[in-house]
Amino acid sequence: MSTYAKELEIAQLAVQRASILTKRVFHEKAKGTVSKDDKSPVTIGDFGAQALIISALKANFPEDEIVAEEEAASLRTNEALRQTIWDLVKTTQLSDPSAESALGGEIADEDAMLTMIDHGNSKGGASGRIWAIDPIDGTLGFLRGGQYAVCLALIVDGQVQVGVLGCPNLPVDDTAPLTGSVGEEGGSGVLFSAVLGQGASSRPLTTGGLAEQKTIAMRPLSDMSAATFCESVEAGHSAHGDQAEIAKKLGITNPSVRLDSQAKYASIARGAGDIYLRLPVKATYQEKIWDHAAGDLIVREAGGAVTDIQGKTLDFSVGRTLANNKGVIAAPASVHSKVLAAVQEVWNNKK
Ligand SMILES: Nc1ncnc2c1ncn2[C@@H]1O[C@H](COP(=O)(O)OS(=O)(=O)O)[C@@H](OP(=O)(O)O)[C@H]1O
Ligand SMILES: [Mg+2]
Ligand SMILES: [Mg+2]
Ligand SMILES: [Mg+2]
Repeated sequence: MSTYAKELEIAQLAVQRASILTKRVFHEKAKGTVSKDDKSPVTIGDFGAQALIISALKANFPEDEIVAEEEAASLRTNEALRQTIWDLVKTTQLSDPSAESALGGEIADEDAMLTMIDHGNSKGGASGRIWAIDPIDGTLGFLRGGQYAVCLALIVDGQVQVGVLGCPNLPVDDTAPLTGSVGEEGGSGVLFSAVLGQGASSRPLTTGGLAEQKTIAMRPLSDMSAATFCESVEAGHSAHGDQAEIAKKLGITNPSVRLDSQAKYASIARGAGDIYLRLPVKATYQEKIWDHAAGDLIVREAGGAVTDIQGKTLDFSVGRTLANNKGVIAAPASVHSKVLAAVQEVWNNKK
């Protein structure tokens, strides 16, 4: 058995099951959106997906630590919201019984569900096995009917070893035109994964067991002017103006593709786009590890290089945030230094 085979299998099934829950929320239910302290939204889909993923991890790897985005405090005082989430969680299963049983069976009751959600409160750090979970990345995209991702990564002694991204609104076809919107061609979703040193792969998301996988790779980029770059939809999350300036410097003529979430990492990893730029808007913002861990590994294993705007690799060993990094540049390894040079020119001119 190859290294981390069990972790990869469980992580993919857990993300697949959580993705089903998020789709149900989108199609069947009011989203139950509440505002967090930082004014960002969280929905019943975020809470439910986090509970299901943590329950699968606790059943299989009880000793591991977990860093997850959401916490249950607001659910302890909001009975209606808690019950809606519980109704969803207890009725979301994989249709393949052996896949479902690999995830350890059902959560016992509402209280156990809250406890599961709060198991995601680890401080993170440089030693041991730590899972990073973003139950819905791109919650704004999810609410809009755009792209979002269910994200799970295993970090061991500060290094990302396993990364899985469920992108329920991406087309299965790698060559479909890359857009931020989910049009009629918008597919039934893709599950991406990577293990350090073992390459990256994708498979269609299903409602049961894992579908057949294929290897993915970044697109060879011989001519920078033909590159497509991705960026956040939200102008508050990354600096669109600076990014446009960088693209221009690089001779990129295609307009940027704006899509929410780590679907950006996944899209460039499978050659549907080429470069992902995330330049800071606020100097004080610290990126969260769950927003990057899985995507960073998937891109690197597909032939890419990922650094921050100073050229440092992303450091997942310093807690819940990437406190040692500012911004993100993800590009094919062969052109990364060229992209970094353009970023630094624009960035240094601003000072
Ligand atoms: N100020 C600021 N700067 C940078 N990043 C921020 C900021 N505020 C929030 N966030 C995080 O952005 C996550 C959404 O990812 P994206 O920026 O790729 O999505 S989007 O295109 O803007 O919707 C989003 O993840 P989710 O909360 O999981 O949706 C946030 O963790
Ligand atoms: Mg959020
Ligand atoms: Mg996120
Ligand atoms: Mg999130």
